[in-house]
Parts: sequence; structure tokens; C-alpha cells
Amino acid sequence: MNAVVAQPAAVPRQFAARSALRRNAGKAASAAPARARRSVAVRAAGNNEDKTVAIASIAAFLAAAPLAAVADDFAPPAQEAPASALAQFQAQAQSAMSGDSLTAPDTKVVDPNALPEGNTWRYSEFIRAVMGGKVERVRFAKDGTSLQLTAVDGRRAQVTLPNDPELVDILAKNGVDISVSEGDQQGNYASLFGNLLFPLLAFGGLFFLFRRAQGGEGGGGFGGMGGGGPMDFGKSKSKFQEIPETGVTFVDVAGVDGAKLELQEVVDFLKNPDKYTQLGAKIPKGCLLVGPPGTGKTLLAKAVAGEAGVPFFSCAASEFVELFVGVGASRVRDLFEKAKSKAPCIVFIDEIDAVGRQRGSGMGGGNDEREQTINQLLTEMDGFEGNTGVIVLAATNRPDVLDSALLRPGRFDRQVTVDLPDVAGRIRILKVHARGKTIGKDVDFDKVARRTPGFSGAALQNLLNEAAILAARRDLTEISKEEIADALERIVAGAAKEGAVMSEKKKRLVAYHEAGHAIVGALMPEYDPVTKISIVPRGAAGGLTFFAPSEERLESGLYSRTYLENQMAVAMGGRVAEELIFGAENVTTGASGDFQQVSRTARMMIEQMGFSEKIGQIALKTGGGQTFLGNDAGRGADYSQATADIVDSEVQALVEVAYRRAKDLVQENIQCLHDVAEVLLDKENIDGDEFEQIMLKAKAKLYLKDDNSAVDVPFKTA
Ligand SMILES: Nc1ncnc2c1ncn2[C@@H]1O[C@H](COP(=O)(O)OP(=O)(O)OP(=O)(O)O)[C@@H](O)[C@H]1O
Ligand SMILES: [Zn+2]
Repeated sequence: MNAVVAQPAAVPRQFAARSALRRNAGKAASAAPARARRSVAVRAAGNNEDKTVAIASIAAFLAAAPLAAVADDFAPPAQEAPASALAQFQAQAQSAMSGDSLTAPDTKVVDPNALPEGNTWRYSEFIRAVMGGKVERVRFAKDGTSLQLTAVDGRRAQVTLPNDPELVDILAKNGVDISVSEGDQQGNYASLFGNLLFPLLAFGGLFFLFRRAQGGEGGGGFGGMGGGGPMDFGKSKSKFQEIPETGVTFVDVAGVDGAKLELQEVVDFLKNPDKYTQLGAKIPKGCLLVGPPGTGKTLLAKAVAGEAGVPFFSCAASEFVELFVGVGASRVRDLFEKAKSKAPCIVFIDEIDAVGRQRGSGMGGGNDEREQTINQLLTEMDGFEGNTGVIVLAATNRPDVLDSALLRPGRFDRQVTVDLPDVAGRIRILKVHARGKTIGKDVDFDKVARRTPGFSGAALQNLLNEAAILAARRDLTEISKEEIADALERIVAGAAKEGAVMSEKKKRLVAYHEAGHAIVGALMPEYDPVTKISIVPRGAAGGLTFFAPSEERLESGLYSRTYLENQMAVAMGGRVAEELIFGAENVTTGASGDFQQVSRTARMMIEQMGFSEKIGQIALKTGGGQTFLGNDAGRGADYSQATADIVDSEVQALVEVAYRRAKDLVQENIQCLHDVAEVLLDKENIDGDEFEQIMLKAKAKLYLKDDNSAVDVPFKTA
């Protein structure tokens, strides 16, 4: 495909970062007082600075992965991925979730011609078969956690997928035909996004096709790369979907009360248009639903139609834009013709930014087509005389890129924000999706909601779905706490590596390493509580320690200097533990991801946040900005060599302090380290409660202030 279709593909993730920033910018002021109070309550590290700053990239990468985890890869460093801009971005986004993303080497020698027996293949077997040209096509499950393959010999098999960002790349390179299963479940994409988004971004065309598949019902087949190109040319009338009765009401949409309130007016109007027109009130024609992916914009639009009892027409704007100039415009015409004949009704246009970008600012090619399409849309909307009863709802992730002509009075002059849900909202969304599922009595949605900051409605729905699948696989009659915890873990960290055996020696190493992270994290004042430690290898990670950033922290996106310093110390905890137990000469490469994180944080603090007295309060690098494609995440700082030297030494100083603090803490609490590691070796997983018990039993010494007086800060667990 080409650059034009790659464009919409870049939107969702980019938005994730940007929207967080925008939200944060807005909330910074109001969040500050609460934050300050909290700081007083927990601050005890003898750090007087109360400098709280909005840190763009941290907020962004935390937004990309709601549960922070320290993950460690104990694979040889030779596996390092090339540092393309995309790879760097991937690495950054991944690191918030699971450390570095190195793929563990698969060294077993196997006859390359032999296909595995049976109809469930291990992932490594599958990859080998793909590389050997033995796989003809694959069909991803909608949630992206598994796929069905057809081998060249016609055999079919099922594969459970880890979180492998390279998968799509590998498949494409080996000429495997890719499709996405068209289940009957709607909107179950969260984990497909999680698992596959990055590679899909690299293959914009694929993503485009994928979006088409999402269109579902109306869109028709997704039979491989060819589906929906020029062949669809004549079928312009099938490009929108008409639902006479959506059957969705506001009850089905939870946690977005503000948006519902605003849309209630639209419902009202559709129900009693006369009431409004008699008074001479101007009827809204268009309303823009703005918010991150999966927050229920489509669902809300359907609910408006459902509440008002009017038909629902929908289409994705990206589908308007085809290869031929003029097709989009004619599709818009078709759509509105049909809608007007069924008025009153709702027309819903998803991803309006795909056609509605500021005109004349696009990236080469395809502009004419887009401009014509958007012009047609404007013409249609202007053409509604007085009261045709057609109300257009449009959804976007990127209101900032929209053509201002779209936002003028009489067009999309209202904006309704559909934001990510807060705890209370998440509880209610979970309850909505628990309907029709058998949920065990031990499941506490309040707890689940607290562990899922940053999850959208779609992600929560997916979570419950995964849990249900797990319960079925385990032959249970109801979904228990366990399945939800496992599903959550799987979504956040990728599926546990099947059959990966660790040598006793390595296991000990990983156990101590993770225990080191956990202990430093738990004993550090003003740091996030430990919710889980695991040495079950999953994805690329040999071990993981999960921390739950507070709601407030995620919401505000504000990170104090203390917090960042603590975070660096926590990251150092792994290596420090290895060193103390196994000796400096035996430390491993398992900490490479930790070190990357530490250096990144330190550099950012110095270069962008004005945390260095020697550098002063200037941003040497303005960082991030709006670029995604071609964002050179690392290099290109524009300052002199002399300044660079100061930066380097300042970074080094920060890292050294972090190391020393971690080492002091672990040394002080070496018994805790042994105890936690022992339990880990025994059980492989420790949850927050158990961790707390172990720490209490081992009489963890509290954090020491500079003057060596212990500070009365209880360690924190979830
Ligand atoms: N607030 C919510 N309450 C209940 N369910 C929700 C909510 N938000 C999302 N969901 C679930 O997630 C699914 C997908 O959401 P939907 O397609 O409406 O999101 P969207 O905001 O339109 O996403 P996108 O921007 O990716 O199109 C819905 O069908 C619904 O099952
Ligand atoms: Zn580590």
C-alpha cells in the first residue's frame, strides 16, 4: 500500500500519547493541590524539593502500558534489535510494560522439514514452520492472542501467541497470507492492539485492511491482501452500514456520564423535534465525539440512536477514501441520500480525521481525493435545511488535526469528550460486561478496577472475555478471581512462555534479581506498591515485578523528581541483588533492560526537565512533540560538546546515586531478600498480600534517611 493509507494507521497509538499529554496539561492545575497533600503524607526521604513537573515521555509511556512492571530478559545481549526509530519507540513503549523486548533464542535443532504433530503448535514450532515456508496462511483471533494456521500441506493448527512485536513482520516476510477472524464479538480488539499494534504500524497497509475487517458486518470479506482494493470500486453503496434498531441504550455505556448527559439533548431532539423547532431553537447538525480508542464512542452513538428509537447509519471515514478520486465523494452522497430518506436518524462517521484533516496539509498524494470527500461532507451538512432530522455524530482521536471548516457553526460545532474511565467508571463498565457471564463470588470488581488504571472500556471487556475463555479451558463453571488475575497478567505482560524450562541456577538468579526490584520498590517512600512478583518467563521477559502506579499518578501524569529518582533505584535493585548474592563477577545481562530504563530516565531528567543545577532550568531537548513517524527518539540533541560533557557527568551522577540507594536498601534488608527469593523459587509467583506478609515476617528495616534515622514509612503493597 502507500503512504496515504499508512496515515490513519499511525493515529491510535500516537493519540494515546498525545491525549494523555493534553489531558495532563489540562489537569495539571487541579491535580496539583491533591498531589501536594499526598506528598506531605508520604514524603520522608529527606528530599526537600517539591518540584513537580509534567514529564511528557514518561506520561506517554505509562499511558501506553497501564501497569508498570520491571521485566528482565536473561537472554544474551547479542539479540539486541536494530535501533530504527520505530524499534526505539517500540522498545520505549515496551519497557513500561515488560522491559526490553529481546526475543529469547531458540537453540533447539530440529529437522526443518518436519511439521509438528497435532493441532496445537507451540509458538516456537510455528515460527520455525513459517521461516521454513511451511505455513500458507494464518487467521488471527480477533483478540490477537491466538491464531489458526493452514500449513502448505493443508493441515490446520492452533497457536497461542506471546506478545511478539516481530510476528507480523516475520509473517509478511515469509509471504504468509494474513487475515483476522470475523467472530461475532464486537470490539474485542484491545489485546490485538496490544500484541500487534506496532508491527501493524510498520505495515500500514495491513493495518488499513484490518480496520476494514473491523467494519465487520457491512464491509464483507477480509480474504487476504487483495480484499477491498480496486475490485470494490463499483460497490460504493455497500460502504456504510444501516442498523434499523441498534438495541443499545445508555445503560450499556458506563463510566462516561458527562458524555451521556450532553448527548441526552440529541436524543431529546430526535424524539421531539417539534418541541425545539416551534421555539425556533437551532438544532445541532453535527457532534464530535472525541477520545482515545476503545472508550465507547461507537457504542455511545449507537446508544443515542437506540434511546431515540431511530435508525443508525455508520461508516468509517477511511473507507470513503479509495484509490480513485471521486469515489469518496460519491459514497458520502450515497450515505446521506439514504439517511435523509430514513430521517430522523443518526449518521455515525468513525475516524473522521482520516478525511477531515486540515486541507492542503496532508502528506503527498491522495489529497485531492480527501479534499473532495470532505467538501462533499460539508456540502451535505450545509444542505440540511432547517430540520431534516439527520444528526451526524463523528468520532475522532485527533480533534487537533481536523480541518477548521468542519468545526464551524452549523457543522460539528459541538464536542463531547469521551475519556478513559476512572476507577468508579471501570467498576461500572466491568459490571456491564459481567452481565451474561457467570462470575464467582470471590471476584471483587473494585479490586479489578484498581488494577486496571488506563484500561479503556474495550480493554476491560476484553479482560473479562479472556477470563471467561480461561475458565472454560479450565473446565470451571464460573469465572473466579484467579482467571481474572491470569487474564490481566496475560494482557499486560504477554502470555506465559509455554514449556520454557529454566535451569535451577538461572532460576535462582532471576528470583534474587526480581526480589531485589520488589524490595527496593516496597521500602522506598513515595513509590508505587508491589502487586506481583513472578519468575515465570513470559514474552521476552525472564522475570517480572509489577507495581501499581496510583490512579492519581496516572491521571495527573505528574512525576516528582523524588519519584523518578526512586524509580531509578528500583530499576537498579535487580542488579544490586545479583551482585550482593552472587558476587560482582557473576552478575548477568538480565539487567540490561533495567539499565536502559535508568539511563533514559536520567537523561530525560537532565536534558528536558531542568533537574540539574549545573544545566539549569532549560530544556536542552524539547523532546517528543507530535511526530511519530520519523521521530528520532534518541539522538540529535542540539547543544555543544561542552554541554554534552556536563550532561553526561550529571547523568552519571544520578545513576550512581540510584545505585547506591538501592544497594544500601538491599544490604540493610538482606534477610528480606533471601526470604522473598526463597518463596519465589518455591512458588514462582508472589502476589501483593503475600509479599507484605513475607516482608513483615522478615522485619524489613525501613528506609533510612541521610542522617541514618529510620523513617516511619510502612512499605506499601496493593
Ligand atoms: N464506556 C463503556 N461502557 C461499556 N462498554 C464499553 C465502553 N467503552 C467501550 N466498551 C466496549 O468496548 C467496545 C468497543 O468500544 P467502541 O467501539 O465503542 O469504542 P470507540 O471509542 O468507538 O473505539 P475506536 O476509537 O477504536 O473506534 C464496545 O463495543 C463495548 O463493548
Ligand atoms: Zn531487572
